[in-house]
Amino acid sequence: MTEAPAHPAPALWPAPYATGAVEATVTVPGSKSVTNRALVLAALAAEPGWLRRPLRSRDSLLMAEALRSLGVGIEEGVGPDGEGEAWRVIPAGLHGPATVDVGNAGTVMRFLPPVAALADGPVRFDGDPRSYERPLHGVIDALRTLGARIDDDGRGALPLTVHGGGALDGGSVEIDASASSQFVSALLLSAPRFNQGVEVRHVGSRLPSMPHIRMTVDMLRAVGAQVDEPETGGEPNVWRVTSSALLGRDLVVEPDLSNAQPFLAAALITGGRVTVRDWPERTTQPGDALRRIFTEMGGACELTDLGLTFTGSGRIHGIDVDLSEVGELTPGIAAVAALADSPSTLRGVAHLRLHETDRLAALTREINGLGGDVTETEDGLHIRPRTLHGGTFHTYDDHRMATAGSIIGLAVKGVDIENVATTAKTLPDFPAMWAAMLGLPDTTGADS
Ligand SMILES: O=C(O)C1=C[C@@H](OP(=O)(O)O)[C@@H](O)[C@H](O)C1
Ligand SMILES: C=C(OP(=O)(O)O)C(=O)O
Repeated sequence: MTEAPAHPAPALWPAPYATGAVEATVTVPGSKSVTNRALVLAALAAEPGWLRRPLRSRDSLLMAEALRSLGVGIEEGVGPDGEGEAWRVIPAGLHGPATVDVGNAGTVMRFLPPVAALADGPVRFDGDPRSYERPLHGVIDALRTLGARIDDDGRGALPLTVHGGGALDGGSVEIDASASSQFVSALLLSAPRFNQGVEVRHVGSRLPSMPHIRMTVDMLRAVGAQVDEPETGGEPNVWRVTSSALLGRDLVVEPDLSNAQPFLAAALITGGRVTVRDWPERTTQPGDALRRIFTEMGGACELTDLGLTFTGSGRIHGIDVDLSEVGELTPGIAAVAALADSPSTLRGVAHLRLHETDRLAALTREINGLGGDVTETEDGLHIRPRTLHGGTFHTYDDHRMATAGSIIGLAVKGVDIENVATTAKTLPDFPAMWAAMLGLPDTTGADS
């Protein structure tokens, strides 16, 4: 983990303290994971398509910009029925030379090298310093096996150049995706455009974030791809995608349920009531697991035509839970667990050490910095609640650290979030939304 930054301190954002039970209804912007898959699939389709209510955040704008640099048209517009903001995606021949800035977006750094292999010409990939440390070997090695030429520095990570040949053979490949489910998703998303499609066999000991692989499979099928996979009768750990043309669709992006987490947490820890509008009845998003997890931690939820209403009971219980399927929920759950009436054990998330930051180290350090008692285990965290005090909560350029610190700040006076602007990765309006939830003016930038 990088040390708490020594360079000039970015603005400190005083996390609002809740003086009473939070009562609010919130509209959460579109899902990062759905938006970035939809952009890739629409770019590879045989006809134009629409994305309605796309997420506009750093990760999705980087994805859109990268696809544009390869020749894809992505235009602002209103949806075909005249309702709501939308992106119109107009597929085109994919061309290099191009340069892709992945920022620190796992979806961009993993989903786009297979797309670049289909372009004619070199595509250079670069990004934030942290992107050099995040695992990419599963994608690089697999693409080489499938016929791509890639120049990298031998570490199995960024920066690299994919020398697209205008087409890719495809075929069978074995990968170890225990470091990231995104390796599997990346290969499947572009596979309909490979000459022979793909057969991906995962050979590692564990596979995190299965709902995100389900999301990939569902979205591929929705644009006409033929996919065989373990959960509908296929061989365990094997996915097959047939070579075929993809349809351009009109897709409405669901709200980001992982970004709904801090708002639901606000109801849980203040004994209040928060409704998240347009919560989907059925979804592959891992954030849907919050209904079960937060209910177990103290509270109740109800899904209505308006959305999901979560009501806190005024008590917060610790939890012993395997989060391997829903790893991106860990920071928010850890924050709630630090405020609970009994200890918690969060398991199955060793791979979080390679996320935006080493999330297990960062959560331990920052919660303990406020007086908490958190220890790292081999694959997670033990959290023993203590009375916490104010202080600076560092974010390590991790959007979910910023929202986790904000959750704690609701219950603990004097918590300052360092670089709350890092929430722009997936939720640019977070500080204003948080203030609005509490009925406060937006104080972002007050000391910036
Ligand atoms: O495919 C996706 O959209 C994602 C998959 C998961 O990645 P890992 O499997 O690397 O954890 C998740 O944590 C990330 O936020 C989004
Ligand atoms: C792990 C995450 O992001 P990424 O898509 O960059 O992997 C996340 O959003 O929690």
